Amino acid sequence: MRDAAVRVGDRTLWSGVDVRIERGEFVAVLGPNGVGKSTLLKVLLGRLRPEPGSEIEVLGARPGRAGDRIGYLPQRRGFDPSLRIRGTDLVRLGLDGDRWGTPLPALLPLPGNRRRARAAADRVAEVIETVGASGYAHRSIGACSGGEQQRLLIAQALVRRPDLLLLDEPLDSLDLPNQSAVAALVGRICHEHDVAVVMVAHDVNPILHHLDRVVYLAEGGAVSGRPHDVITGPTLSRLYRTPVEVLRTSGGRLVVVGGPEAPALHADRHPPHRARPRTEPDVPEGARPVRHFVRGARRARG
Ligand SMILES: Nc1ncnc2c1ncn2[C@@H]1O[C@H](COP(=O)(O)OP(=O)(O)OP(=O)(O)O)[C@@H](O)[C@H]1O
Repeated sequence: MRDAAVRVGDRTLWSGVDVRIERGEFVAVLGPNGVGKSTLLKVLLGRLRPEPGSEIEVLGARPGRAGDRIGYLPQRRGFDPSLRIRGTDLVRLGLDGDRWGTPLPALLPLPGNRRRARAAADRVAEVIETVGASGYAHRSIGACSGGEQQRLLIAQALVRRPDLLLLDEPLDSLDLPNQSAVAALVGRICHEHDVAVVMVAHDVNPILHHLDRVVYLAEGGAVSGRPHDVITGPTLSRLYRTPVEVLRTSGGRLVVVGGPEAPALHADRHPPHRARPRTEPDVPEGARPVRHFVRGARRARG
């Protein structure tokens, strides 16, 4: 993306986004609620047109042209516990879920059909193994835990061997051990399988050690680079035009203190604001995830 900008309605969400993501790189998109992180993924998918003058190329073509070469995990609300679809079926939908029904010729016991069906089943089993979900993929998805569901959804996004994986808050609503485990899984997929990953996140800490680059979005602007160059008080203060302090705990976690309000009331997908966890920095390390923009330095001092 070069000098990319996007508007929704009469509001410029972000502009001046410059970022180049190489094969096998893990990039996080960060920023306060409603700043346009999910929108950035939609622009990469070609579902939303950027502002004129934005230069955006995805896997060597205009956004929207890469098809199966992109795996996308949208932000989600969870599955109904009574949903009677198995984990394996959910992953299989990633292969052929866009083709409704079973074409008649595929039902005929022809050697080509049997070969294709076996290859599909093998690929589904392989990707389930990759995400470490073999132990529970036969269960109904509604009966799986949040972390198990997330692994199966990542498997679904991976099943067509994409070159680029777009993940919208895959760690949200997971407990800390599951956040770390899913973050490590995504890091491994990215670096070992050479897949570029763009992950929208609220808390950089679970993914910090796996990241190559971050993109911080602000109303009207953006900054990108290596995490330790970007997540600094001076850089974020400049971006948000308000004093921002970055504290580092003895365990290496980052706490961003201060920062802007969410650009606008943004209740299209999220529950009311107080339902979203906001952790105070004085909570013991490991007790709850630390979110960006903990408001007020006084709270940081406990
Ligand atoms: N189709 C649309 N029409 C009008 N406004 C929209 C549309 N889609 C998104 N928006 C608005 O654009 C803003 C950015 O939304 P987006 O979902 O990208 O934010 P986000 O940074 O991912 O937020 P969060 O962290 O809360 O998930 C929000 O204010 C949202 O309400």
